[in-house]
Amino acid sequence: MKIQRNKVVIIGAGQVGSAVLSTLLSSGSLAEIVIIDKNEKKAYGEALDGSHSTAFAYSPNIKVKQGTYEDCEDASIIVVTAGPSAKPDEVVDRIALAQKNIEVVKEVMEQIITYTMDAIIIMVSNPVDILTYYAQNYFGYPVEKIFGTGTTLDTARFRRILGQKYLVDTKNVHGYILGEHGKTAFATWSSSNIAGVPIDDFDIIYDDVPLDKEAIVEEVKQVGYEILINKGYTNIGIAKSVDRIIQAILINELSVLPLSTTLTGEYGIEDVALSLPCIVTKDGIGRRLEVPLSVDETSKLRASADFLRETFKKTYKGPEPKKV
Ligand SMILES: NC(=O)C1=CN([C@@H]2O[C@H](COP(=O)(O)OP(=O)(O)OC[C@H]3O[C@@H](n4cnc5c(N)ncnc54)[C@H](O)[C@@H]3O)[C@@H](O)[C@H]2O)C=CC1
Ligand SMILES: CC(=O)C(=O)O
Repeated sequence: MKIQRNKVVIIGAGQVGSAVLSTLLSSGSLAEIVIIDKNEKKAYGEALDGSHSTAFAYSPNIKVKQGTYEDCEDASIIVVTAGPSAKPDEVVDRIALAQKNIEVVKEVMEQIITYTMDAIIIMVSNPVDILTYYAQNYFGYPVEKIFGTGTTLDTARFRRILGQKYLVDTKNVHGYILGEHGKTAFATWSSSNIAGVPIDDFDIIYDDVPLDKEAIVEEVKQVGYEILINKGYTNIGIAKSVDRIIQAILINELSVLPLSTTLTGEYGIEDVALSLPCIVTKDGIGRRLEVPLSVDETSKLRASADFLRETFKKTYKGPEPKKV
């Protein structure tokens, strides 16, 4: 069946799936959104609730429904948000979800490949780099068509924190958090800038004390847990991140976003998925950009890669990858 360029299937109708649905409903560029969950009642309720937004101004008349995996057959994009999140009373690293969510992704990917090898799959579930690596390498799916949201959310948080510090629009703050969406993530301080002015020069302009860079990166890493402790889950920021990625795909925007994908020799790293700035095209991930990194940043990227590779090896006990 022919892909419908503007049909999105969301798998997982929990807090994240629900927020992604809500955000996409007001984005204006989709014709159909389908939501699937092993809890069918929940998916049905979310779809029904979401469908009522179409009555209001600025909400396009999108078809919204609870669906089945058969809906993947003509989907252009599939967003995977299935599987548990960390809970506030057991605030643990995302990595602790690996074993359980590898099982979830196995079930989800086996269903998806029954119906399509064409849709672009955006992995959101955590630990997103581990699950992206698994989905990209173990199911024979075209690798460029699967990627994880990676550090898109962390980068948004980083830019926001810096924008707040200097009282400038977040959109004028440029820089990335790269590597793992997790504890080993790092900032690309050496190339970060505000409106083209290197970050360190911005301190001089503001006649300010130099930035406590370590504290800022620590805040970026901890803020997800702070949200979790306070509201029980995180969903708004990630939903906006997914929406941003989907818009970039739909209009072949060639935007550069820090997405998680399996490296094939960039910076001498391979066989592990983590975030690098990637050009997003209508077909998925285009070029991975080997942006200049300082010696310290390169060693942090390698540490992130080693950690993720080891974690996957320790966690995954199934059969070998399916080669395409
Ligand atoms: N990558 C990122 O930056 C972020 C990732 N996340 C991750 O997103 C995932 C979802 O988080 P929440 O929505 O808060 O969790 P949630 O617990 O609210 O929802 C998970 C949903 O997945 C469904 N589900 C479980 N197994 C399934 C299966 N095999 N097939 C279909 N549906 C299944 C459940 O019924 C539930 O409705 C978590 O892994 C969380 O850590 C959350 C925020 C940011
Ligand atoms: C839950 C999660 O991964 C985040 O909000 O960063």
